Amino acid sequence: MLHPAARERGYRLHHHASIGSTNEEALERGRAGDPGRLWVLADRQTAGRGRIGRAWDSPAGNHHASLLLVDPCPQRLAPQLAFVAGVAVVKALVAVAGEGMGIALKWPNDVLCGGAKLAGLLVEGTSGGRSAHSSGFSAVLGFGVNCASHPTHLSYPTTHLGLLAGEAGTRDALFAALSASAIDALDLWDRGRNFAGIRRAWLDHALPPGTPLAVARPDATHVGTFKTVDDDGRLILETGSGCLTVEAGDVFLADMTAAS
Ligand SMILES: O=C(O)CCCC[C@@H]1SC[C@@H]2NC(=O)N[C@@H]21
Repeated sequence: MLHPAARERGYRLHHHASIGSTNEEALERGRAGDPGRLWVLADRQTAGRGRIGRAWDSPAGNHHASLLLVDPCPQRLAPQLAFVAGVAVVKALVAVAGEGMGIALKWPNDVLCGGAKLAGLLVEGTSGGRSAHSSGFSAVLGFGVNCASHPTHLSYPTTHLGLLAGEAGTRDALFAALSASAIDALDLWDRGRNFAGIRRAWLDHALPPGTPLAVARPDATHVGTFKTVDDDGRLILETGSGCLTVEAGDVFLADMTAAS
């Protein structure tokens, strides 16, 4: 199910019927000295995790996969991998669903379609895997995509790929496209030497500037409109009282009722 381009580049696939979390399994493999370029794919996850300790619904038919990269860049550049993952998944989604469907990235780690969440990304790292292949730093790019169904119990809108792409919108089609687009995104990024290029590609597929957003921070919720992402990957929110630079936070469409 790996795209032939991925096999040619030495990527491998471990496919599980059921697993706790593909991110956890990939991190474990990294710590155990796996050389990387390893995809862990699961039909379902029993402990799928999202950002900020949230659970990620992981039923059969949806896409749950993680890519282990050993020594992908200097460790201080690792946060840029969220943008690499975003570009990879949005390109795969567009390849499957077609252009003009309104699939768009929302900072930091979501893919929306028509304001509803279609996919979520979780990038994690470990520095415990010193081996012949690595200085010890590994990163895991986790991709959760609603393909066959979407959860309906969440406090924000959700959707799934099948509603956009019909029968073509399967987990297998998405994974094959993603295993190729991830290589393209990593090549473009060039181990962090070309964050400018990946930032441009990310912005090309982002929500349009002017989209109303709300940012939940410990002090307050800030409402404004999306302006851009700066050269360091921070969100720039235009508010009534000037631009707000956001390094981390829960961001949601301002007319949504809760964060995603
Ligand atoms: O939106 C989010 O909060 C991120 C969700 C990330 C879910 C994916 S599914 C594959 C990988 N394994 C996990 O346990 N999580 C990520």
